[in-house]
Amino acid sequence: MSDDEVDHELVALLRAKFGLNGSDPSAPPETKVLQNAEFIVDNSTDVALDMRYTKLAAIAVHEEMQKREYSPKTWAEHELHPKSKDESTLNFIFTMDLLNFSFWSEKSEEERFAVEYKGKRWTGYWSLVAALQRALDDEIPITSPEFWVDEEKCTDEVLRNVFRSASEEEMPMFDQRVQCLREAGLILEEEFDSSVATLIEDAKLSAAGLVNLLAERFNCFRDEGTFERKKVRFLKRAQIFVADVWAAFEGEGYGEFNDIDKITMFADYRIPQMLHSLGVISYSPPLDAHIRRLNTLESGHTWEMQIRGCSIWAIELLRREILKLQPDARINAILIDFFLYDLAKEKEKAGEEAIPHHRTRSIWY
Ligand SMILES: Nc1nc2c(c(CN[C@H]3C=C[C@H](O)[C@@H]3O)cn2[C@@H]2O[C@H](COP(=O)(O)O)[C@@H](O)[C@H]2O)c(=O)[nH]1
Repeated sequence: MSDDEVDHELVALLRAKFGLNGSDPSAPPETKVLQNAEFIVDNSTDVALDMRYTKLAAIAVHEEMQKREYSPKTWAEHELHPKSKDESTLNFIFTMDLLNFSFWSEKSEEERFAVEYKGKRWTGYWSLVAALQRALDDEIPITSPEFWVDEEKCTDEVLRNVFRSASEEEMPMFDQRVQCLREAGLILEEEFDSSVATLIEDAKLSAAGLVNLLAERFNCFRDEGTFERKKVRFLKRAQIFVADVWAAFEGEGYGEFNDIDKITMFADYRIPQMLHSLGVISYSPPLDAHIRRLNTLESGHTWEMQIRGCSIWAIELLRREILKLQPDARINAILIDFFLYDLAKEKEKAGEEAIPHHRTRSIWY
């Protein structure tokens, strides 16, 4: 055996022994989300992708995104999103994406959890953004990591008040949200000088690296499942955090990443519903019936894995089809996803018929 072979043998042994993940440390970071999504698509029995509708949807989505001049700038145009390109906005986004999950309610529009802010009644994702803005207006430092770990100042009562509802229903999964804040505050304090900016710096301009860092260090960002006995990663809130920072800072400052196109669609409960309306994905009769009956879907259930994985891959196919239409289109999975979310909310507001979204209760999305 030559010296070189001995070295390889030795390195392989050392890696196996010390559990090194076998990846070459100099290789660029990968999240494996897209690769796992393709594996799910190839083994899905209850969710199918339709290429004809995907091609048609690509034309419609591309046209509408061009008409609206959809770009990272669109992010800050939303009434409630912070506009300043500074550390306070970075902290706002981190806080928001720590808690950006599971707003759906069994109650009616009138009775569901809602936040009153600036004379309007906000529900869903926007109820979270409104609650954070309202707290900041009330001089409560809700977006500061030191505050989350301060037992005296940041009591459960203070947090209940921050997320108080304008209806009878309190914020879904309130206790889990408090736990996310406390845990993240501790980890930021222990490892990142209580600074989100330090976390960003540690990722060294890599979006995928930042996603992996969040999944590695924070339990509440480690959004993974098992499908056909294989670990599959979705990392929805870790990815949407990176995407929100990239969009809010328009790819500069804290939002500068050299591999932002490695970020995939965010596997939530809204986009699959929109993809179904576009005919891009379809459900088997039992799954279709389950969803239309508004039955809950256990977190980790194979149907849930299939919906999430097929949706991620569907956006990738849409992206490829749009680039075939316009090779120089400044488009990525993030912007397609953001657009489809906003479109889904517009259609919901307009009362347009759509299959119900699936009902999984979890902190992952
Ligand atoms: N895939 C994807 N999921 C998204 C968003 C957003 C909002 N992003 C803003 C930032 C840029 C965009 O332009 C949006 O203005 C929230 N969600 C997820 O949806 C669910 C909330 O639904 P509902 O209860 O109906 O509000 C919940 O899981 C939440 O985490 C998105 O963009 N993509």
